[in-house]
Amino acid sequence: MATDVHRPVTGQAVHVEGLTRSFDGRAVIDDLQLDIAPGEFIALLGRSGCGKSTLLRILAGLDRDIQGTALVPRRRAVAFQAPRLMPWKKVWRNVLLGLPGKPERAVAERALDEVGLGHRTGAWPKTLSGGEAQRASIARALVREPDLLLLDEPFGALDALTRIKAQRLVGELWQRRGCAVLLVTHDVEEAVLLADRVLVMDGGRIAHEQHIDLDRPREITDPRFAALRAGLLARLGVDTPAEPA
Ligand SMILES: Nc1ncnc2c1ncn2[C@@H]1O[C@H](COP(=O)(O)OP(=O)(O)OP(=O)(O)O)[C@@H](O)[C@H]1O
Repeated sequence: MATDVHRPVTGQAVHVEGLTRSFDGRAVIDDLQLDIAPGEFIALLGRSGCGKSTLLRILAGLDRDIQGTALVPRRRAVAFQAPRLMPWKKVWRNVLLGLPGKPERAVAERALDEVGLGHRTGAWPKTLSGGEAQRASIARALVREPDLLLLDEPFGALDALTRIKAQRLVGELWQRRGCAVLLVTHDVEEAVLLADRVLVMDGGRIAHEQHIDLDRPREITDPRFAALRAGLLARLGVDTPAEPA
């Protein structure tokens, strides 16, 4: 109903009120409330099928068949688990795809430099590794200079080492750019590593929120990190083995 409105008057980057989205008469999102502050990093967890991607698609403006209010900044960008690069366009052209006007190649090159892919600007997508393709997809989001960056499991298909590097990169980009981020993930560790606030979605709403007050960069060996991780896993219904005495 009310997506696509410029920065909400509340001073939030995102203001969602009474949001409902139904499929075939079933409310997947049910009277959901959510505020995200400018520059805040939010991670969104929840069991499979609870509506995380549906919420992200609404905030991205890709789904407008809603009831309630979803106010988001006009400058927003989205990256998905699959990089979604057009195979017939070189990497730099993919990065500029859909931008208004006739942006120069240098604009794409700057964004690709920022994600460590400056040496692959003229490459074809099929010659990129999975991690490189995902970084190209993030560069495509960055050229939009978003106030809100929406990430739907962007690291889900990456191997463990590449995922750690990509997580670090997103953390650095967020700190440099200062945009708000909403990261949908299944990885509780990733959520605690990156987010200011972790939300758990259940029953079509935000059922739990956890502020992460650890200093950055965060260490997974920090006992407070382990405690936060265990608390969130319990919220998700996953038991963690007790620490050995
Ligand atoms: N276009 C659609 N038509 C019908 N049902 C849909 C549609 N999109 C999503 N759904 C349903 O809405 C529910 C929530 O889907 P969604 O993809 O948002 O879940 P999710 O939390 O992101 O799941 P996952 O963690 O497995 O990716 C699911 O039951 C799904 O089948």
